[in-house]
Amino acid sequence: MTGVVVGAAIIRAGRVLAQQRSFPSECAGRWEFPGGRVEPGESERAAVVRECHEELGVAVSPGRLIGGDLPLANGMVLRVYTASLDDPASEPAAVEHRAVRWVAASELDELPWLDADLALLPDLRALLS
Ligand SMILES: Nc1nc2c([nH]c(=O)n2[C@H]2C[C@H](O)[C@@H](COP(=O)(O)OP(=O)(O)OP(=O)(O)O)O2)c(=O)[nH]1
Repeated sequence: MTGVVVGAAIIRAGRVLAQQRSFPSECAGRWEFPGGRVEPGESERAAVVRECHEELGVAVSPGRLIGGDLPLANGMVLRVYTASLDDPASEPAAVEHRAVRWVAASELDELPWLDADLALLPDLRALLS
């Protein structure tokens, strides 16, 4: 499978938003960044905005790419962008996921992330500190 999956590292007040997957069974309970596949003809940043609206019900503005290209087991590439809430008072909701959580730098290592996301943690820790 080829293509790009984008993720959004939404940062607010020194914490990043993580969400807990509820499916498929081998991913259930693991944590990831909101996001999904980039659709044909869609820019990566537009996909970040669309996925955050669909999955969390919030409007975000994407920032810069962190961590580079992360290979996924299915042959796709994961690219994670920083993002900020357009309205800092809006609260992301777990529309499709089991839970969402704001994570501080010191808590990053506590979560069972999806494998590909582990490579992002050093960059994220630096961003949040
Ligand atoms: N969204 C997201 N997907 C990730 C992350 N890390 C990681 O390995 N993935 C993988 C899991 C999936 O194989 C793939 C994207 O899955 P998805 O379920 O979020 O994407 P999607 O909504 O567009 O998928 P689909 O329903 O169209 O099949 O990327 C991450 O941090 N965020």
